[in-house]
Amino acid sequence: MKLDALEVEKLFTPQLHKLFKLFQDCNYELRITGGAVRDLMMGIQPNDVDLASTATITQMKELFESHRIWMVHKKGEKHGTVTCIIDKTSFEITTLRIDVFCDGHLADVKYTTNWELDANRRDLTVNSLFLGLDGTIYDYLGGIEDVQKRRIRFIGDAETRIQGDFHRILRYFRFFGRISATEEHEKGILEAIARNKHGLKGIIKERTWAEFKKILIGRMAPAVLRVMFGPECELQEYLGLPKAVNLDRFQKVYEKYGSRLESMTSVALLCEIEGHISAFHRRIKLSSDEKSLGFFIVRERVEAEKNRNDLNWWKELCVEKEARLRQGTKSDKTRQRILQLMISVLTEERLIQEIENYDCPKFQVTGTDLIKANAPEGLNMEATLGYLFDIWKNSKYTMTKEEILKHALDSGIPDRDVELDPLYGKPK
Ligand SMILES: Nc1ccn([C@@H]2O[C@H](COP(=O)(O)OP(=O)(O)OP(=O)(O)O)[C@@H](O)[C@H]2O)c(=O)n1
Repeated sequence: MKLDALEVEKLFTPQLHKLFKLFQDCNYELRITGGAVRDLMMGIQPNDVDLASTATITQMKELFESHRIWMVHKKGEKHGTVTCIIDKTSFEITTLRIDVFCDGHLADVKYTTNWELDANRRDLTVNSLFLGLDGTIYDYLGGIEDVQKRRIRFIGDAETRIQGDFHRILRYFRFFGRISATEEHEKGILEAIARNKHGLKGIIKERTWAEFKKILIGRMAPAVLRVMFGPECELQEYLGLPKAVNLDRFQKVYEKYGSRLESMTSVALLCEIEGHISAFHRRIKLSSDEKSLGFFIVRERVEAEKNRNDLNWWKELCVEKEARLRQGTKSDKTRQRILQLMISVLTEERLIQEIENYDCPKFQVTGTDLIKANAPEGLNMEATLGYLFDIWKNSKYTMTKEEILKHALDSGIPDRDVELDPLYGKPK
C-alpha cells in the first residue's frame, strides 16, 4: 500500500529528507516505524517519528561521525538505538532486532537485517508497520487491515506477547480506547490479560502511571475502564485502586466534561475516601500536585455536591483557599484544583466559566504584620491569622489591612494550643 504523497510530506521535514539521503547514499535502508505510520494512516499528525534501519550501531556511528553529525544519549546504544541531531532536530534510529524475553523481561537483543523479524517482535499489529520515503507502507502482519478496520490485536498469541512485557496489558487498553471501532474485544484477549495480570505488579510505578493516565482521559475511557475493572479483568488491585471503583460517577463526568478532565481528577472520581488516594499513591507514586488534587477532590466533594450550582459558595471557596495561600504556593494551581472539583461534581458550565475568571480578593495580613503590630511572644500566629481572616470574611472582604490589624490583639485570639487544620492553618 502507498500513502498519499501529501500525507507523507507532512512527516518528511527537510531534516528527515537529509537523514534518508545519508542512509541511501550508503545503501542502508531506513524506514519510519511504529506509532507514526499508524497515526498517519488514520489522518492524525504523529507526535514523534521513530526510525529503524538495516545499518548496525557501528555502521550508523561511522556514518554520523564521517559527516560530522552529533550523536547524543550514548546509553541507547546498548538497546540498539542511536540518537543523532540534524539541524537542531533529534532522530532516534533503532537497528532491526529480535527481542529475547525471559520471565517478562528483556533478556537479550539479537540484531537482524530482516524487517519481518523486527515487525514480529512488536506488540500490536497496528504498531508493526513501516513507512518508506516514497510512501510505501510495509506490512508483514495484517496491520494495514487492522488500522483500516480499527481493530486491536496482539501480534500472534496474545499471552506470549503479554508475557514478553506485561506493560503491554496497559498499552493494549490505551490503543483499544484510542483506535477501536467498537467496544468488542477480539476473542481470547481479555482472558489472556486476566491470566497474566499479576505481571503488572513488576512494572515500575512511573511507567504504569504514564500509561494509565492516557487511558483515563482517552477516547472511550468509560467503556475501557468498565472492562479493565469489570469481572473479566479486575485490574484494580494491580493499579492500587479500590475494588469497588465508582465507574458510574466517572462516566457521568466524562460524558459532560471529558475534554477538560485531568487524569488525577478521573482517579478521584473512581475513589471514595482519602485512604484510596493514599493507596493509589503508594502503587503509582504521584507528584505532589497530583496528590494534592486527589485529596482536595475527595475531601471537598460532599460539600461541593450540595452546593454545585451556588456561585457564591464557589467564590467563598476560592477566597478561603486562595486568600491565605502559603508563600510560594501558586494561586493558579489552587484555582485549577477548584475548577477540577467543579467539573467533578457536574457544576453548570457557565458557573465554571465565572470561577475561571473570578478576581478573588486577597487577604493582605501576614505574620510579619503581626510582629510589627507588637504581637506578644508565643502568640499562635497561624491561629491569629485564621481569626483575623474570619473577621475580614465577615466584613465581606471590605476591611482594609489597617482595619483588620486593629483586631490583632483582641481577646478573642485563640491561644497557642488550638488545633490547626494541617492544610490551611485555620482553627478547626
Ligand atoms: N512494550 C512495548 C512498547 C513498544 N513496542 C513497540 O515499539 C513501538 C514504539 O513504541 P512507543 O514509542 O512507546 O509507542 P508508539 O506506538 O509510537 O505510540 P505513541 O503514539 O504513544 O508514541 C511501538 O509502536 C511498538 O511497535 C512494543 O512492541 N512493546
